[in-house]
Order: sequence, then structure tokens, then C-alpha cells
Amino acid sequence: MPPASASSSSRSPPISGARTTYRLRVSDVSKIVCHRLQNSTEEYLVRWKIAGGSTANKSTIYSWHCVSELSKCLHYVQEYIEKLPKSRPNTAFVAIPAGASRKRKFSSDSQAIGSSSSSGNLTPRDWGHVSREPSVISLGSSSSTTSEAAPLQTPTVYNGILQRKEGRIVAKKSDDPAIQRVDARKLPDQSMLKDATQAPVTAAEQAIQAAFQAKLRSVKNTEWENHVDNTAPSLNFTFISDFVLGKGVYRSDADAHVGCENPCRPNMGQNLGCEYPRECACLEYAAVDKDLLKEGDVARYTQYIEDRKTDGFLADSRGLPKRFPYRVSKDRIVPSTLMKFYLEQRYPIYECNLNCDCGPVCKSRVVQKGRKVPLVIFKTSNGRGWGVYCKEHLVKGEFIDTYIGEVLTNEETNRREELAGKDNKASYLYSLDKFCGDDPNNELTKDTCYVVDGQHMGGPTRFINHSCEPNCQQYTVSYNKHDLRIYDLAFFAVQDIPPQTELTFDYMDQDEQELEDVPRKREAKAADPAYRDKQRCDCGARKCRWYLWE
Ligand SMILES: C[S@@+](CC[C@H](N)C(=O)[O-])C[C@H]1O[C@@H](n2cnc3c(N)ncnc32)[C@H](O)[C@@H]1O
Repeated sequence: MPPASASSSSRSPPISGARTTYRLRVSDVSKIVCHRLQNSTEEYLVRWKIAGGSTANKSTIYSWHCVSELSKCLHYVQEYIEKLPKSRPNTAFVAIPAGASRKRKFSSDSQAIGSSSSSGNLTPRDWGHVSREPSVISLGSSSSTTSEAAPLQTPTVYNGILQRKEGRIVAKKSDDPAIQRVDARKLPDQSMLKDATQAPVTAAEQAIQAAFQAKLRSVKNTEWENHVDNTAPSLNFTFISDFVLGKGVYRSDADAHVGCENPCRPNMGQNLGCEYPRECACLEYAAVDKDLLKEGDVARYTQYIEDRKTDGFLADSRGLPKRFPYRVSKDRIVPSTLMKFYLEQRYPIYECNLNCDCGPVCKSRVVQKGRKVPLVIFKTSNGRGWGVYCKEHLVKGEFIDTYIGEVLTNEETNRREELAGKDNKASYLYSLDKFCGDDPNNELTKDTCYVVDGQHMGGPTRFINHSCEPNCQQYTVSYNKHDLRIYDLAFFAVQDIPPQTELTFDYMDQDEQELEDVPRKREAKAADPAYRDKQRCDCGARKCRWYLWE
């Protein structure tokens, strides 16, 4: 089939009129490079991704599109808007307080761009630079945005033509000289950039908010709100309900987990339930309760203490009295809570699993039943991006939710970290390193353990911010005592938390520090040049360490 051209009589009819019927395919878009207000409609300049093409390819095509045509590609629009200068005209919704400023999210991309601007914000000059790749070959004459020869009224297309295809818009390169030709290196040109500084992004922001709301519908008991600006959380994020295993990551099937049998009974009862943990086989490695030791246990306990030195958390405690992890209430209104010992000692928690005889009413099943509390993802007002609060009162020891995401090998994690740049390091990465050093084969180390990446896939807990004095903590919960590599990262409240209080945890999981030490350490850090480029912590706690990853 000959390439369609604007002057060919056999070409598809030009796109005009009812544009909203047609949408671009996600895979077609390379990026959004500018925007404008055209006949009272917001339009975005799309740089097309042409199959097999590179930035040096002559077939580079740009075209202007209204928001509805970009409904499948809004994450590109969102990325573009987030890089715009902070204060722009006509962008606020009526619902947003006047003067609310747009905060840019922390990303490696923003770092690279921001570095050319002394204020840290994009100036129109920087902004033009974003899309001016020198590798794009000049296509000759640099025409203006309108051309007599160009038959397409709307959207305006440069260096190619657009066609309708099964409800989509697709771009075709064209060698027809009548097609609007521009020097692709000069898009967006200075006049486009100037227009963009005056054009609102309101329609796009509303569409992005609606798209995020639609995504959130799949997540039960979760809302989002923003009283600070017009942004929504990244659309480049997928809500999932369980770990997604990356390449090279293996996990035993739930069917293959070793469960507890005799004497744990489905109907439980006196001394038969898993909460009488001397017997329950799931608690083979659980913490021993010294206070319940009987005379006959002494020799066994001495051996256990010896084993702990070499086997760590895998010391065999069979036959010894254990610490049951949960205080399970009969009354459903009072939530189950984690016992003080586990809250303080961070000892791994073992829950029963699918293959246990005890059945679903077993008291050793809390985290696996999932979140019960309503969470809200909200925009923080001091530049920490999105945060999370619970709508209801949480009691000390109450389970909140788990941290989920893609489970990655160490190699893949390193690759992503390098790609993201050092400043984005560890933002959403959670190492599954609780059992490092306990593996009898010595294969599980900090360098070989799996890592959970919540950046592109995860649950609401991925939005929880850091505090140096946190109100939540993460605990290891295992359903398969023999799998040292994959377990749940479960957040519990470590204090009573009133409704609508931001939930936080310590990203560096540090022990509580003495208040007197804090100012001294902070001053030493402030004087240390190594700290100059480190990301500052804005948790506002009295014991704030001043740096996020310290
Ligand atoms: C796991 S994410 C938390 C969710 C994040 N706020 C968002 O909007 O996606 C971690 C990032 O949040 C920001 N952040 C979290 N806690 C912070 C704090 N105490 N001070 C400053 N920034 C913080 C940092 O940009 C950090 O890299």
C-alpha cells in the first residue's frame, strides 16, 4: 500500500470536526512537548513514537491534540504538566484555594532539568530545552504552524499526516512536500513556548484526576483527596492486590506450604488451637516465651539459646512454649492487636496457611485477611508529595496494611536504581532482608535477597511518608516458615493514632534515638560536605535527623 499522503486522493479523510471520537494509542506517543489554547480548547503537542524510528529519523511527527483524544495517554500529559513552571495563569480549579502552588514531585528527570535553572524551577528557556533533541534531523524549511498546503485543519500536524483507524488516530510519515514541514529540532518553537506560558492546563488536570479516581475504584476502602493543588497521583502507577513477581524471582505455591496438623484442630477449643503455641507446627521458629518454661524445658531451652547464636531466627523452638503474636478479640468491634513483645522486638510473625488443619477461624490469621481500615491518599502541604491517613482511630498494635509491589532480583534492582539516578535511589524499594544471615546454605545475603519495588505497582501504603518519629512500623509476617525470601511487609500502628493523622514509618528503620543526641548529630551533618546533596527530611519531628536516607 502506498504511503498515505495529504495530497493523495486515496488517502483517509483528514481529521476534523468531531475530534473527540478518536484517541491516540498509548504506544504511539513518545512525549508531550508543549500546549496551547486553540479556539478555547486546550491542546497538547504530541511527539509521535514511530515504529523502528529514532530521534534522528526523518519521520518524526508532531501533532496537536485535545485532551479527549489523549484519554489513553494522560500519563504523558501528566509528566509534561509536572515539569511546567510552578506559577502559571488560569490553572486553578474554583475548588482549590487561591494562591495554592503546584509542587513538583521528586524524580531524576526533574533533577536533570532543574539543574539548568538556578531557582530549581523550570524557566521557559529550560522548558524549551526539554524537547529540543539535537539528534533530530532537520527536515528543511522551518514552516510556521499554519500552512496553506496543509489540508488538516485540526489537529495541526507537522512532518506527517494522521489517519483514522478503528476508533484510533494513527500517524503516517509522508514524503509529500505539501505536508507541513518543520525543523523537528525546533519544536516547540519560541512562539509555541510563549503561548504555552499563557495557556491553562485545567482540562488536562481534570481528566487526570478523573483517570486516577477510576484507577482507585479497584481498591477497596481507599479514597484520595487534594486540598493543596490540582494534581493527582501518578497515572503511571497500577494498583495491585498481591506481589507481582519479576523475572528470575521464584516463590513456592501456596498449595505447597507446610501447614500445621495434629493437634491444631479446626474447631479449636481448650489447648487445641494455634494460640496454645507449644504445639502448633507453624510456630516452629517462633519466639519462645521464657515465662512459660517448665522445669522439664530447661535443657531444651539451653540448646535453643545456643542454636540462636548460629541459626538466628531459624533456631528450632519445637516443643518449647511460644509467644503468640496476636491479642485476638472476640468482639469484632475491638480490633486484633500485635502483642507487646512482637511490637517491641520485631521478631518475625508466623501465621497459619492454606494447608493448616486449623481453618479460617484460627487466631493466627490476621495479616492474611487483609486491610480492614479505610485509608485516604492525600496531598501533603509541605512538599512531601502524597501521604496516607486513616479515617478511623487506630489502636496501638493494630494491623493496617501490607507493602506490595514488584518483587525484583538484586540485579534488576541495581539496574533500576542506576536508571533512576542516585537521587531517586531507594524511594520505593523495600528489601526482603529479614532472614539474611539465617540461611543454612549462606546463600541469602543483603546482596542476593529480593527487593519489593512499589514505584510503578503497589497498594496505598506505597504513598506512606517517612518520619524520624513514626507512628507505624513494618513487621515481617510469614505464612511459609521455609521460605526465607518472600514474606509480607506488614504495617502496624505503634501508638494509638487519632483519625486523619498522617501515617508514617521510619524509612531507615532506626532504633529510637536519644533526644539530646539529635541536635549534635544534625550539626555535624550540616558541616559535612558529603551531606550537601542529600535529600532533606521534612517530617517535622522533634528528633528529625534532617536527611531522609540517613
Ligand atoms: C515511598 S515515597 C512516599 C510517597 C511520596 N510522597 C509520593 O508522593 O509518591 C518516598 C518519597 O516521598 C518523599 N518523602 C517521604 N517522606 C518525606 C519526608 N519526611 N521529607 C521529605 N520528603 C519525603 C520523598 O520524595 C521520598 O523519596
